[in-house]
Amino acid sequence: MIKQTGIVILAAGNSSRLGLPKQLLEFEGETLLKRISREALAVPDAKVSVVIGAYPDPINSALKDSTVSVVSNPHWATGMSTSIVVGLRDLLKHHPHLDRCIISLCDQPFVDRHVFQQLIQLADSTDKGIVATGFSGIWGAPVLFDRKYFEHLMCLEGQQGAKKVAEQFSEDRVIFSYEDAKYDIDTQDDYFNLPHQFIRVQQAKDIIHHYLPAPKQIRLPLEEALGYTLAQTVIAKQSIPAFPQSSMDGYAIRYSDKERELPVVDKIPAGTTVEKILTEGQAMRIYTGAPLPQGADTVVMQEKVDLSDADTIQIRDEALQLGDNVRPEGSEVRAESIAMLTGTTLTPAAIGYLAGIGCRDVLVTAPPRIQLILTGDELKPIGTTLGYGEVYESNSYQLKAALRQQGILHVESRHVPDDRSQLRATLENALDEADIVLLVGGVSVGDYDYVVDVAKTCGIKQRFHRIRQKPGKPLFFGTQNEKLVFGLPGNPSSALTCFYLYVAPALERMMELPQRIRSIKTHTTHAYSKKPGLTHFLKARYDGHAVEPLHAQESYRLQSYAQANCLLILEEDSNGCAAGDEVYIHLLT
Ligand SMILES: Nc1nc2c(c(=O)[nH]1)N[C@H]1C(S)=C(S)[C@@H](COP(=O)(O)OP(=O)(O)OC[C@H]3O[C@@H](n4cnc5c(N)ncnc54)[C@H](O)[C@@H]3O)O[C@H]1N2
Ligand code: MOO
Repeated sequence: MIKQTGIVILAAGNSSRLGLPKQLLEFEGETLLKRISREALAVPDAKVSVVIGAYPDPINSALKDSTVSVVSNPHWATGMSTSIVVGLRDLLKHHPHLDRCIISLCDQPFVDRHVFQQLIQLADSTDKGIVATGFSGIWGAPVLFDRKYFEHLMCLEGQQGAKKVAEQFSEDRVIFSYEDAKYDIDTQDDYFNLPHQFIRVQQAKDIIHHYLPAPKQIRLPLEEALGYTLAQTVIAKQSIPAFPQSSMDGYAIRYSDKERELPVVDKIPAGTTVEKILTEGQAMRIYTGAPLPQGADTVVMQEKVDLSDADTIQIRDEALQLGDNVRPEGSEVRAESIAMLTGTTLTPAAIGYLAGIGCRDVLVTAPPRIQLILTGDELKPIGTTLGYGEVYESNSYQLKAALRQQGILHVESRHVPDDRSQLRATLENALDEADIVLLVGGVSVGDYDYVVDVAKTCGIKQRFHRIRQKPGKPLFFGTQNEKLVFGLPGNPSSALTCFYLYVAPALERMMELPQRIRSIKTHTTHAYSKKPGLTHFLKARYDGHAVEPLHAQESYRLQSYAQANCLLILEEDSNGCAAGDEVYIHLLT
């Protein structure tokens, strides 16, 4: 006779260490709770009860389309035992002849229907009354209990869990070994540490953000600092101008002498090193940038004077004010004061200003060192003649150009054929030398797509692989300590779009740069239809009023990308857009 199995899913806790309901965390496109409920229901003939407690409203609504029995435990805060009792009682109320019951949590994303089935099979084949799940020498949930232990489970109290009963009857216990049960989520780190698969666009962005290393600093000569972010506050060593300075070609005078005829007693060119003294009733010829003589307080432009043969001047400047045409000492910046704040983007003007105050080099946020690894037997360098089945290696050109736009000028790139050992050697070497490795091609599912496997054998931890998007679905992201590894899909449009969406923002954060790609709302000129399931990023052209999706959206084509100035976003759940619809775009220029 087929035994009847119940599954109690414990989802009543308040996730105190996480700070938000873990039941509602998303994993691979759905909440953990919905996922485990769906998996439990997929076990043939299983009866499923979900025990909820904290956050009842959002959790109830997350389960609204599910056929599980949802039961509330008002005493959830007293401890897990109360939820086990509530869940088991609920199952027995509806199915009094239940033969066994699996107690499961909702925060083990790799526990699925197969795990439940394995527990059931092991119970049947061993005739043991308790089957727990084990990994790395420890064991825990989910745990299957034969009916004879229901009474013991019903007697649990306070913080006691089902493990207490499983420990007590160890002679009747067997372990189903399943390494991936070790992934459970108590903290944010646990969540981001999961090797995610096929996730939403925003989740991919969040995961990358989580793993970004803190910005580093580097001292650069001013000539090389363009575009970087200042990582120090610059204090002026001296006042600029360092002396009162004429801003015009003309005559230095005392303002109180402006009505008098004044003899021109000396000449002060810019660059003079001799300090001159002007006494009352005198003028001195002076040039733009020259130091004002001591005693002078005003410069009158040469166009505003009558010069006599005897080298005297008469001023014809009704509007002349005290101090006119004089740049006071320290008027640009005073010695010991702040000349520029940390965080300033070094534009040409900023660099000119810093040079003007005598700054030779600056501490800036360091650009990460990047290596590009292009994979594929079919790739040939431009400049050669293509043989049958060959294509020009073009991704390195567009990616280096895009990196240059982000202020990364020096990028090493290497081409490796589709060969595991060569790829491994190249990747290991790149990880030694670079902060970010961009692998291109070979991230999909073909027999020669080694990138993801090889990355893992190099000790790179997968953070995600595959995103619900088009193009760029197979994007891989992993980390090794502080190093970031992106596996960009080989199709040229996909590689570039993934760069814009994920790599560029990561670089901007690491370099503390403002975001270059802006998002705005506009209207589309044409309809575009799609199936729900993937976010689409269309090559498009925005004219300041509306956006037009372009032809040639296929990811192997760049022809229309070359005309595009934005990506039009069609959300995951949408069926596309109609002409005139409001849409969001990412402006690329
Ligand atoms: N059975 C499936 N096949 C594919 C899937 C899938 O889900 N199931 N996904 C498709 C998608 S989407 C993409 S995108 C590509 C990504 O493939 P890979 O990253 O493995 O890239 P490759 O196969 O190596 O190359 C794809 C394409 O791009 C050309 N390529 C590669 N590198 C360069 C380069 N440096 N310069 C110019 N062109 C390059 C390559 O010759 C191929 O034509 O997988 C789909 N397949
Ligand atoms: O994601 Mo692939 O990039 O659609 O061709």
